[in-house]
Amino acid sequence: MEPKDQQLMVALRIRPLSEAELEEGATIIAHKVGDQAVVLMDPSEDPEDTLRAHRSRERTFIFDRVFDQHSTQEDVYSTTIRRLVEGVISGYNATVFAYGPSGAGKTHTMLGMDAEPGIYLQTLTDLFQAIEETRDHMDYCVSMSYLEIMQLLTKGNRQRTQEPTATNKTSSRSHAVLQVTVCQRRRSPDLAEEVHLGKLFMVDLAGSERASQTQNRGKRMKEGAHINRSLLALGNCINALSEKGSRTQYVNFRDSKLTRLLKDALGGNSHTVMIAHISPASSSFEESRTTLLYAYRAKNIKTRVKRNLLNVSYRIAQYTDVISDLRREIEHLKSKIEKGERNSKGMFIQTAQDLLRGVQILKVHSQPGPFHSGPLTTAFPRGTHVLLQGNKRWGFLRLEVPGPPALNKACSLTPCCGHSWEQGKSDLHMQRDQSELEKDEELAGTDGEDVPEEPQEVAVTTEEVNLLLAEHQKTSALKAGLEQRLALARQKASKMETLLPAQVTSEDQREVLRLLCRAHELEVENTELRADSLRCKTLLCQKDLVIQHCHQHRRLCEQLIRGQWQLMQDSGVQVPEALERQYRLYFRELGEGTLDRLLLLHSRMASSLQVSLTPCTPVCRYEV
Ligand SMILES: Nc1ncnc2c1ncn2[C@@H]1O[C@H](COP(=O)(O)OP(=O)(O)OP(=O)(O)O)[C@@H](O)[C@H]1O
Repeated sequence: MEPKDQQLMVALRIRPLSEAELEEGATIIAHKVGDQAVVLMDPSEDPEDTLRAHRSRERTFIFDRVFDQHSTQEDVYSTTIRRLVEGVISGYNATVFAYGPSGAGKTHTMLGMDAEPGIYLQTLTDLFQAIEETRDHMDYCVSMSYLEIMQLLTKGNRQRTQEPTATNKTSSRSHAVLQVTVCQRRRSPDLAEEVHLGKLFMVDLAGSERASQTQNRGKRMKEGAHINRSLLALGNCINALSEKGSRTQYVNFRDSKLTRLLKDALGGNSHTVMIAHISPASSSFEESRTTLLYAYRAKNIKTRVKRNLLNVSYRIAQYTDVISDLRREIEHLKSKIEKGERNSKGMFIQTAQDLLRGVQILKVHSQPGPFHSGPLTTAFPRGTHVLLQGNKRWGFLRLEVPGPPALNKACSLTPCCGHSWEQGKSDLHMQRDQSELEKDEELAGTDGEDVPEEPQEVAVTTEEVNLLLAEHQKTSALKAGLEQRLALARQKASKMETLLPAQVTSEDQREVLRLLCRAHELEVENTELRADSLRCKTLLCQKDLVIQHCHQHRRLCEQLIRGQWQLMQDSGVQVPEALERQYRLYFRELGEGTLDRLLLLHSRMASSLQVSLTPCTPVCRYEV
């Protein structure tokens, strides 16, 4: 949107004659003529003195609007500021400043009184009303600040500094600035929506005064000098700006805090209204004349008004916020999942998988074969529950070894994990042939199977399995939620991809976007690397568990083989030569400990690999 040249609006307000002025016999020398003109008469002129008539200092000034003692606060507000309020909420800057000598009525116009509120209150009332009226389809954010400028820019005081001077009992010893910022956003899910940022400055300048007239001494006099200095700087700026061709001319806004603050209002992007104030009294002729001259010059000042539109850059800032929020959430969820995996999922899945694998291995190894053809019951009593010690959570395997009549039958290993203890027991009963059971009982001389009490470990493991199942469910729900969010984010991203090229117009914006994209690409790469490393770590853990399991199984087989060998030796069984050779070879290898060494080597390598695979936090973060 192209900026438009705007003429500064200059209004003049003439206050009523004060009691003090009446008392000292002052006469009215400022007369309003029509809506726009004022005639200032020179009180030192003698109307009878025709010789000096050509040197008359009486002068007529034309302004955009002139108010006199009959004008109300409402008149002043409605003809100067009201029209700017709409602009402020839709993204235009506006400034109103009250200018004039001390006691001319600036604070009365800006602040007013309870019964007659001034511009501050009337503007804010209209502003909030306008906001209220468009609230259905717009979102607003309004902020306000109030500050005082003395010789230094100081913090806004609750109570503006006021001290009596000879010209005004409640003279303002500082410039007071009320700044209102309105951020307007159309309420719509459209990505291309616009955000408007309008600023309104309302400035009540301190009065200009002459030291001789005010009889100020000490601190008051110093204040007066500072005030006058900043007003002088303001006057210089007004002069420079009002000169023809001033656009190319240097305007020194840096001379005072006041001019720095009013820079936009005078030479930049703002609808500006200056309300000059004078007293109508003959005793204030000089101040009134100077004020009118400055105000008249200010009429030539032009500003270039442009709507403050924040679209792409604002959007980018918003997306950056959203991205950082999402990042934080992803980190949080990741750590939750990691914790969950450690506590539940990983354990549960590994427990289940390893158990199943373990059971398969054990089943394969416990098939009928030459090693089972002996009286095994002496070595392994029936119903032995083998707890796989490598990891308690692997659960129990029940060694179901038939009694002596079934010597040439297979011994079987039955997994009990995943069932309740009772369920495991009944499964066992069902698996066994009824007649065999009877024979077993007969031969063992017992009344029935000696059902063991549920061991502590079984109860704990069952409890843990239940917990793991619950955790697994939770993790699945979390995963589903994340997947949903990912799908939504993908949709948003593709929308953005189509909209951004049209919105990004400048090279700077393109560069910011390029950097943002690069940062995210790197982040994705980083996440992938971390995921890979986690996968490898999990694989290593699984391998370790399998090895541990095999280790357990090897120990079991070792015991079996030793038991069988011992049995054969004790009972004088003739061992075939080939088998005896195998036995010897086996015992020799056992003695040399080759397998143990290999296992040790593997576990060392695995643990050093795990250290190097441990995912660390990203080395660098890319903030744009
Ligand atoms: N339009 C007006 N109608 C009635 N009284 C007014 C009007 N303007 C000013 N006055 C009165 O004149 C006195 C001085 O006004 P005010 O304090 O507003 O002047 P000022 O320009 O702000 O002075 P300073 O620069 O010293 O602060 C106050 O008592 C105020 O009530």
